[in-house]
Amino acid sequence: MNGTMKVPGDKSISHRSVMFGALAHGKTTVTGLLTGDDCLSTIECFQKLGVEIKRDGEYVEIYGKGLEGLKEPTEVLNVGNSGTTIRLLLGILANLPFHTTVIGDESIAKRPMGRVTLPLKEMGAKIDGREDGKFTPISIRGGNLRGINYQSPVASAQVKSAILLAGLNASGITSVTEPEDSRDHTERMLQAFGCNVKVDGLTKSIEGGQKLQATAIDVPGDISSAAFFLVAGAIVNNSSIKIKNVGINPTRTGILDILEKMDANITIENANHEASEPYADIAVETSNLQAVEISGDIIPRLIDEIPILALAATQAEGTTIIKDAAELKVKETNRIDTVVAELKKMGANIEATEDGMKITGPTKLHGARVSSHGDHRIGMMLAVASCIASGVTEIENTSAITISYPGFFEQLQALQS
Ligand SMILES: O=C(O)C1=C[C@@H](OP(=O)(O)O)[C@@H](O)[C@H](O)C1
Ligand SMILES: C=C(OP(=O)(O)O)C(=O)O
Repeated sequence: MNGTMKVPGDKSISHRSVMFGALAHGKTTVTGLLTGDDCLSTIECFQKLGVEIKRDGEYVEIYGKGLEGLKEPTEVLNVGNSGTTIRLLLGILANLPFHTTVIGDESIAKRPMGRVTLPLKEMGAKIDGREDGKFTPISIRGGNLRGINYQSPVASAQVKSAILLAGLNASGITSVTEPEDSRDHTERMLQAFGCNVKVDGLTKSIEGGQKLQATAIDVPGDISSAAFFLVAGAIVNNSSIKIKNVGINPTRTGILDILEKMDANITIENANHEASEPYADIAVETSNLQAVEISGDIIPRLIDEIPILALAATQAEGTTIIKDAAELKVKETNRIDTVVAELKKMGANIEATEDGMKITGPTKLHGARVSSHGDHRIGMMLAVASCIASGVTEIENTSAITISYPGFFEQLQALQS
């Protein structure tokens, strides 16, 4: 695989640019927005809340009228497949004194929402839903919140962000403490919109009553999307790939640290650390990978990259252990089960453990009929696996890939021609 490429905009930053633009006063512009289905769901939800949003491809204009500019929707809001949309949206709606019902797809219906609805109820939001508001459909009537100091049982940027966003209009100070640091895009972008977020180790706090001012956001490439090509470049013979303009926020670069530990030939060039969200070009060449242990506080820094790292581990010398990653069970699918089941079909030596997996390599993979299970990251991991497998691989339900990566197959093919 050879060539120079760009990956689509960062999903986490794209969601937040639309949401914060909707909460701000004035016209926010966004360049490089990810046009994946999840971010389109975010745009649609905020349009249904009365915000004027104009999109031309990856360029978006959002005409915000402040938090108070959001209107009670006449329809149910549908977040589709997007966990980030529903959890951050609930944090925002917790401030608004009107009724909203939020639903999503079959996968969202299985994902835990109690992790945000419980603290939001504690702040004073009225929330009901299936199993007492722990699962969708969820209805919420917000307003008159009071700040809390919340000790989150999980390292989750979605939980942290939902509470900080609810804190925007709560009385006093709202703080969240996590067991490990999660991605900090909310903290960074709230600063870019003129709000003050205090960072004190694992505790982040915000004072209520702050207003967001519209700004211009330039979204860097998504390192979680680049990850598929970084691993492809490392495991496919005679490869040399350069990916331009990839976000390298330190709360997201666990994949680079692990690939370096695995002896991957990776180089980082033209880094710009001055931007609110730092970015760089990343180059990779075919590598002789070594097994590693992936555990502890690096997990939140690479949680979405574990499926593709599991594939890398099948080609590494020795036994790779992934642990402390139980959060994988509550993503779009149970990603421990789906990764293990599908890679086994292709001949991998891989076992599920209670909070991760154990993979011994290197193994020659063979083509098989496999499935994404409707999970974009599983679909893309299997497509990369097919590039090193002997024979034909058939992947069911690849349409899920447009959740985070429209144009994925075209780019994969372009590197092979
Ligand atoms: O805040 C975000 O943008 C995200 C946070 C992570 O989820 P958790 O907060 O559940 O860890 C990540 O897995 C997801 O893809 C995006
Ligand atoms: C877990 C993911 O996203 P979300 O939680 O937003 O559905 C992901 O993109 O891998």
